[in-house]
Amino acid sequence: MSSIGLEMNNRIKGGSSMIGVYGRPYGSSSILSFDGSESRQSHQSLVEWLNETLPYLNLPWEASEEELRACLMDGTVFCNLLNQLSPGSMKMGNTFELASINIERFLTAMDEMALPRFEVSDLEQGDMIPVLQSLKALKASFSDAGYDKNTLSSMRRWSLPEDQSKGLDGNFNDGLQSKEVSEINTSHAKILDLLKSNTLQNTSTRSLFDMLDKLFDESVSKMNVDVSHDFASILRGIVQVVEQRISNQAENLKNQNILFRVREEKYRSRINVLENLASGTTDENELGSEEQDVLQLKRKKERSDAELSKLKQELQVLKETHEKQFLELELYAQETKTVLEKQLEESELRVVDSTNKVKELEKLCEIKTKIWEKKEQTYKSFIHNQSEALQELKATSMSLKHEVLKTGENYFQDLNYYGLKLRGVVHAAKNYQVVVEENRRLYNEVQELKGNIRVYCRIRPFLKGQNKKETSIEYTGENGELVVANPLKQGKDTHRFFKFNKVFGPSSTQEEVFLDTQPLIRSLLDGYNVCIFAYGQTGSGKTYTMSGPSINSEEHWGVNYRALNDLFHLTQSSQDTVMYEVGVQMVEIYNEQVRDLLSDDGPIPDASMHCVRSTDDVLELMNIGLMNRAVGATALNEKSSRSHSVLSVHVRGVDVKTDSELRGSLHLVDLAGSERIDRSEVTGDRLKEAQHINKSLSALGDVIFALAHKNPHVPYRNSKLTQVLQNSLGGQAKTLMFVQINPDEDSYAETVSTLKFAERVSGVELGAARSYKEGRDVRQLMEQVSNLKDMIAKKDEELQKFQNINGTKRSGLNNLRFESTSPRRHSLGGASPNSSRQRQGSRLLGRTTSDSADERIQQNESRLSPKFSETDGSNLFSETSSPLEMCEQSEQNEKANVEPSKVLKHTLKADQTRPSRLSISTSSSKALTDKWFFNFRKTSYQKAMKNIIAVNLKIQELQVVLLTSPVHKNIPWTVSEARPVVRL
Ligand SMILES: Nc1ncnc2c1ncn2[C@@H]1O[C@H](COP(=O)(O)OP(=O)(O)OP(=O)(O)O)[C@@H](O)[C@H]1O
Repeated sequence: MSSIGLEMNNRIKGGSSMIGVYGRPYGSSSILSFDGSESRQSHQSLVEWLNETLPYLNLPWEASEEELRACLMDGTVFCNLLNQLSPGSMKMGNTFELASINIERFLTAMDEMALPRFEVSDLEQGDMIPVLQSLKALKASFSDAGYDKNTLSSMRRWSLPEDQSKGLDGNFNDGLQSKEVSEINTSHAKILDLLKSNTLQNTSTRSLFDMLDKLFDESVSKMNVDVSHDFASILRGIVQVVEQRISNQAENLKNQNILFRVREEKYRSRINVLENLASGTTDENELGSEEQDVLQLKRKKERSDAELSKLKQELQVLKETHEKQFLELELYAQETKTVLEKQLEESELRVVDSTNKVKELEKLCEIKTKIWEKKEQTYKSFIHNQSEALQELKATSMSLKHEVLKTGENYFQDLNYYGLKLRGVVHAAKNYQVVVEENRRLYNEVQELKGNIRVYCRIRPFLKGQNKKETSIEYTGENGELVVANPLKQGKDTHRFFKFNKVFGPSSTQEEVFLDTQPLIRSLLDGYNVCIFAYGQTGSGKTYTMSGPSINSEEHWGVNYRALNDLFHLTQSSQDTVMYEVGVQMVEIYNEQVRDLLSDDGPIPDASMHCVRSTDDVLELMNIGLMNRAVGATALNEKSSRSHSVLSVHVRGVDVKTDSELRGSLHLVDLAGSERIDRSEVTGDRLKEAQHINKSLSALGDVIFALAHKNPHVPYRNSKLTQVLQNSLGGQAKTLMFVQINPDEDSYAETVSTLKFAERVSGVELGAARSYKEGRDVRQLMEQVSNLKDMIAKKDEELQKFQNINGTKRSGLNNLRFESTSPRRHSLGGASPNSSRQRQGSRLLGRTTSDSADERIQQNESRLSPKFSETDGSNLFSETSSPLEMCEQSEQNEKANVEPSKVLKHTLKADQTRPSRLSISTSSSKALTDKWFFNFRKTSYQKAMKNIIAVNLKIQELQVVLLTSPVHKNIPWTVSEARPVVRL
């Protein structure tokens, strides 16, 4: 039992002397509180009014405050009172409704009627004065007709506000607005505030439980530590409130019980009093006089009895009602207690749960806190390290900044320095190209000094109408590399690599080819001998390269025309300084016979020389030459030329100022096809042609082989071709070979053998080329030598004649005459064979029987005194006189029967098998004069011998002079080789 309950018991036991809750005497408090009779009257009238309005209350007139409190405590009296005053104005709940709900309803009604109200707490434990005043005000308002009952009843029934009515339906009245509940749901803090402000005391138990439920739900869903703490506090507060309420109700019930018992006793004592009175009244009637009174008393008694029985009945009803209510309340209290206990248990379990969870959460929190602390430590140390690193970085950055500044300064200085240097480099770069050119020139010079035969390879394109487009050419490089592949073989040995000075692909033009050849040709004007020949199988493009497919189209001109054209341009542009004369010879070697293509003679020992002054002259000559060229048809090439053709260009230049002279010759050779005989499928004459061609080409190979190995003996004389080219191959000439290639895969074998030959040629070193330049002094000396040689020859002749006269004694002199056996073919300008023969002043070949030494001599002689014929009769390269003068002089001599000794031999020794074209006539001498003649000759001979010795001495002196002269490098060979001519 709570302390309040104990106190109540004590008060009841103490009767009217009970002490109030706040120390006031319980019973007398009403008396004290009512001042004077007026207040007592009003108190009594209030009690009377209550009794009248609600007769079942049956309150004693002088009912104390506590009695009234006990009567009014459950609130039903208030509601019944209002219902009685204004029937149906109050909704009545069932008996088990809480007193507070009824009281609240009443108070609400009071508020609406603007009557003074009291607090529930006043009724429960506090001062009763506000309660009594409220009742008095109500009484006054109704008794004074302050309120119209109907009006009042027509007003809304006094019920609690809407949301509280809901609570009423559920037998509970919420002390808080639902809005507040929702707020509570969302804010624990607010609930705590409510707890603190005791607002929860006025909240219904159901609402409290609802709140609890929601809080549980929330706490379960959130599981927040802070929420759990709040939740626990709220739970505790609510449990306390509920406990307190239960105990209050229990106390109230007990108090009501006590009140009921007290009332019962009171009624009993009244009944006893009345019974006593009734018995007293009977005695008095027996006494006689007072019968009337007795009767009255009896009536009174009867009335009293009736009243008593009625009271008893009422009492009984009340008692039963109270007992019933008590039982119901007890039952309700029991049930509520059970429910509350259950809820309490659940709540406790939840609290335990929550506590556990809170503990878990706390643990978790601790762990997390530790982890966070650890992390914090880590971060702190990290930040510390970072800040240290930052400091270091700052320091490094500063030093770097300094370094950068320093480097910048250095860089600037370097930049200036390099700028200065760069100027030099720029200057050098400007000169770089010049240097590169110079290098190239020097390289070429080295090559020239070495005297290598240059080899240019040219690949013919596939011709129109050629079906097979499979090529054996695998690769051509910029620097003269060439790879050919055997189409019939597979594997690594199928490819062959070659390297030449230059490779011209199938798409190369005539002009491109000539551009690389031009410098070589131009060196002709510097006094060099140059030889260019084209080698390759039939149909590989030799003629195309050398002559071109057509003379008419300048674009297709071959090397021949372009070379001569170029020479004319050059000679014309330099005619102010050097006077050039150009002579052309054109021969073919067919079946080992040399034919002059520009003369109508057949095979001849000497080719005619033709002076040319323009490209037109050249074209005209070449046309004739080409027409005269022997052309035969073979299975390989319908128009294949079966001869070697040689175009020789001789240049003589005389310096206008110094009078020095230079000479050069250019041989442009278009060889016959190099294919093997078996492939040519020829017989008879054609076979003979092929054999000759092959023989001459193999002789060419032998010469090259001998030159490559620097053999002492070079077999030039094995073929006419090698004899023709002797000057160009073995001498001090610049030589270039065009290797012509047919790309057709069927020609692979020929291609490889051609390339192999070319490879051998490219390895041949001929020695440094030498130019033929003569100063005026040298020329004069040379002329002197020539005159001396003539003189010696004259003496020799005279001596010979003299000896012959002595030996044969009047035997006749042999007549020597060169005769031409060649059939006439195409002729030049309608010149007669005779005149042609007469003009023939020089011999290119015709040394078939001479030995090697003689050959050298003749060759040197030929160099020293070339004798060319002329077509137009103009002056050409005669040392003593022009060929025309020579021929004319010879004819005159013949006509005038000039002494044979006076006839100059202008031609070199002719082939002895051939008849001489020059005849020498003799005259018979008389015997008488023979002796004189002999003596004269003897004397002359002795004189001549002396002269010869003197000449020889003179020659030796000249040689010394020449050798010590600055131009000796250009001429020693000529002079020294000329020595053997003088035969002692
Ligand atoms: N570079 C080229 N471009 C175009 N056509 C070419 C070329 N070379 C050669 N030809 C053509 O190939 C054919 C054979 O050429 P060419 O007569 O010059 O060969 P070849 O070697 O002189 O033969 P042969 O040994 O019989 O004299 C000709 O029709 C020629 O026009």
